[in-house]
Amino acid sequence: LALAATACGGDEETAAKSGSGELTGTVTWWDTSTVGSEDKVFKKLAEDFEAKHKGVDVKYVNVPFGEAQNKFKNAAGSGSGAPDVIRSEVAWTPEFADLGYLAPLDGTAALKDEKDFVPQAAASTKYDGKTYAVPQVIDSLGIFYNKKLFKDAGVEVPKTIDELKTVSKTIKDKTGKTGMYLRGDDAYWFLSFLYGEGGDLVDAKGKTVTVDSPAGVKAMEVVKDLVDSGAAKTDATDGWENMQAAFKGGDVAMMINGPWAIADTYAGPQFKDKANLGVAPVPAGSAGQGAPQGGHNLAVYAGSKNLDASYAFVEYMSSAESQAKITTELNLLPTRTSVYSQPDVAKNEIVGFFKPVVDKAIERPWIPETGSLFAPLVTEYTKVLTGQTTPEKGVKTTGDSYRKLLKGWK
Ligand SMILES: C[C@H]1O[C@H](O[C@H]2[C@H](O)[C@@H](O)[C@@H](O[C@H]3[C@H](O)[C@@H](O)[C@@H](O[C@H]4[C@H](O)[C@@H](O)[C@@H](O)O[C@@H]4CO)O[C@@H]3CO)O[C@@H]2CO)[C@H](O)[C@H](O)[C@@H]1N[C@H]1C[C@@H](CO)[C@H](O)[C@@H](O)[C@@H]1O
Repeated sequence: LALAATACGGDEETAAKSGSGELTGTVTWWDTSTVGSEDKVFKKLAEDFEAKHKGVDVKYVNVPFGEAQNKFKNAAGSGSGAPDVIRSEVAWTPEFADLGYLAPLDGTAALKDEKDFVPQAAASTKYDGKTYAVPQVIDSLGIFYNKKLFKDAGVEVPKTIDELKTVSKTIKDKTGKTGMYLRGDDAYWFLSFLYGEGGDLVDAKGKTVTVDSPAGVKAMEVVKDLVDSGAAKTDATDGWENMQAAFKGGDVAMMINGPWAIADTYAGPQFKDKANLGVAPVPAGSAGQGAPQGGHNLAVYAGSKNLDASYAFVEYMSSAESQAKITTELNLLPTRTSVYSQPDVAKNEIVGFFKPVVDKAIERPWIPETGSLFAPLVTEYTKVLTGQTTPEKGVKTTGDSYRKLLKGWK
């Protein structure tokens, strides 16, 4: 039958399911994972799917995280060139869904054991009462620290901003190294400081922009002071590369980062002995302690010509079996509750650290505009850190941009 389906000349894209129920055709998948560390594991999983479904050919395409959102919107919007499946960052998902670019998955083979998904992870896949993706990984931020440098300096991991400054000063005096690398070209790194001062970007319930509240000003003063005081170093561009190089090379004793950075960090000279890497909660500010929730979902393009194979693909890639492999090989966090009790996962030290962090991570409103809040913020964040604007002006300008974006919000 499978032969018949293809032999009758049905173009591969349309011969999604032959009579015997065998899946066939091509599934193009845009993966945004980090090349050189994460991508090979995800690619291998896609190949395992092909081995289970001989009639399906998965076309793996790695699209850089910084380009994929617009690339997908352009392709889906123009109706040509969009992939069948996209790795959709948590904030992209409500936006793509709102634009009509994603296939609703309710009642399809894509959704299996839905109750097994961690609630915070599942939340970003729901929009307007429908499910538009399956959660693949969930993450947050923590302090990564170099245990040897800390030992040489005789210091403990800082729990507060004040301790961060004291510890960094001691590290500098004792080892000559800068305490922390603080990423200055990605506003996601500003969020834990904003939460630490009791602030947030917006109050979605009250439809109020809050980034330019006194807490927002204070948080910008805190990050500016970390750099001006020499406790942290930063760059206006190439933050990922510079942060990883500085930490992996032992030029800084700490950085703030997430589970997606573990694989690349372990490849660094300072962490050949993985035991030299410590991970701890981000430091508390004057009003509390909090880290943001991030992560990625797998979504099916509404215009896919091979929906059946695409549904089966996203189900497989987010299955408990696949998630356990991703955790074991990359230390990424599962989005299925059942996977956390699997023996290998239960003893994974990185998961042991990040799971409690994720459980209390601050959720962002999963509205279409959520992803658009970072571009205006990062411009001002970088300018504050590099002394080109003041904390007050930085958050004010950001707030004004938000009020233009969020029609009718205060
Ligand atoms: C500016 C962007 O703001 C937001 O993004 C937030 C995001 O919402 C936050 O959650 C957070 O994401 C975490 C993420 O959760 C965390 O997992 C990790 O991801 C790892 C992967 O783990 C790793 O596998 C690998 O992939 O690499 C990933 C990245 O390392 O780290 C991420 C943080 O980096 O922070 C993002 C902000 O960066 C918007 O959503 C847009 O992305 C927007 N970019 C567009 C803006 C357009 C102009 O308007 C411009 O024209 C366009 O070209 C740009 O695309």
